[in-house]
Amino acid sequence: MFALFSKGVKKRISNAVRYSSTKTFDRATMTIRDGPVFSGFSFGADKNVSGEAVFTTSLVGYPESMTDPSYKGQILCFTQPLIGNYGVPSSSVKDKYNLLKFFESPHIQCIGIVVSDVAMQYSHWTAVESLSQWCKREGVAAITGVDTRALVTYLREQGSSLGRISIGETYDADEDAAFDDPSAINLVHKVSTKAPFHIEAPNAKYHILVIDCGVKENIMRNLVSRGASITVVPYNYPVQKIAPKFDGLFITNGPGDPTHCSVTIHNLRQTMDENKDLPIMGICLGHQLLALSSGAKTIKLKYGNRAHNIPTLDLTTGQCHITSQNHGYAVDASTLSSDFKQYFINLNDLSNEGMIHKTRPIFSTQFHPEAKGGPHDTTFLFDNFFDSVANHRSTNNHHISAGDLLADLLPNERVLQ
Ligand SMILES: NC(=O)CC[C@H](N)C(=O)O
Repeated sequence: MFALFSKGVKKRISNAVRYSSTKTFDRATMTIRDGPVFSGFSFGADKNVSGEAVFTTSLVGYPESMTDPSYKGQILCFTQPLIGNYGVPSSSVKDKYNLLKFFESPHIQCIGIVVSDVAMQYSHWTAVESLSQWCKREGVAAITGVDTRALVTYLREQGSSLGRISIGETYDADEDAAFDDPSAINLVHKVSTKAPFHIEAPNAKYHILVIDCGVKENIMRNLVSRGASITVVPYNYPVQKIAPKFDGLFITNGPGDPTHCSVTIHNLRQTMDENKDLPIMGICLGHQLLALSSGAKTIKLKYGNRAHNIPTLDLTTGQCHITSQNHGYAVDASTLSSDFKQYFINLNDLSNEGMIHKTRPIFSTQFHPEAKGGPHDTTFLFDNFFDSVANHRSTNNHHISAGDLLADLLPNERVLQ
């Protein structure tokens, strides 16, 4: 083990202390297993945490990133040097669809954050508290004063690593053994809804079944705002039994290694086998699960893609789109089933970014067309999905209206009034 003390730490921390009139910071360390120890100061919960250390190069959107359930179990390092200057909005504000207006889920999902310089003074019309207050209230560890350039250089060179944030004066080497590996467990089980729920769209024309592996609010908003009521079911719900009653099937983003979701993969395989005309769209983990259920394989990337500005090539049009991403795994394009072709590729590392069925209305993307945060270049993909949904609706005789749903499917109804 060796310690890295950034020359800039003292100066940055004294700035932060000046902003904060009443508080001083406790010392803290960010340790990479079998790697460096970064020294800094705690501005979050007084709690030691460990998990996979990942980084995002996004410039804005820390509330959205931190509430994205795909970050469950991870320590998130921001490369943007100043974080927190626009504060944190309220988690109770809802939009007209009764979805959270500012967050992607009600709570912080990552277990810790690492920043170069935290802003204790914030200003924004939506802000109700500081980043520090939010982390403390939610029990999330946070460390500032870290040389995030050195940390990210290490993660890029060594690849994905386990990390630990320890609060206190000194780093205890005995804690070396205590590194939790989130990829060892089924994280989707932790974030997926426990019971089905329903959101009724105003003047709904369609009814979409959503498999929730850790759904972001803006995915649901993109479906409901296009005139679809949605019934959202747990990741292990036997969707093959009810899929024919819907106009389309959607599989969401989610945390961890996709191969842990063997039950979802099995259910999807059966659903695809039995419903040849059903439109299906998947995003991120949803893409990986769809690929696995059709016979492809996934791989773990060296350090993943987490950013809001990743260039992605649409192989069907030759157009480049700037995309929002957050993933550590990818579909191995060489293993795609012969029924599918690559849809998009990543122009930075050439990894697979999507697949499309050659004859059926099925496609999925590794990137996030719903963004939040990120650019809206690829929201047209939701429109494409809805073109297939409209087409299927006009020929599907089994369609069930939202009002006719069996009561026992919906113990947790979350209906828009
Ligand atoms: N955002 C996501 O859905 C992430 C998918 C998966 N957990 C990965 O890291 O690759």
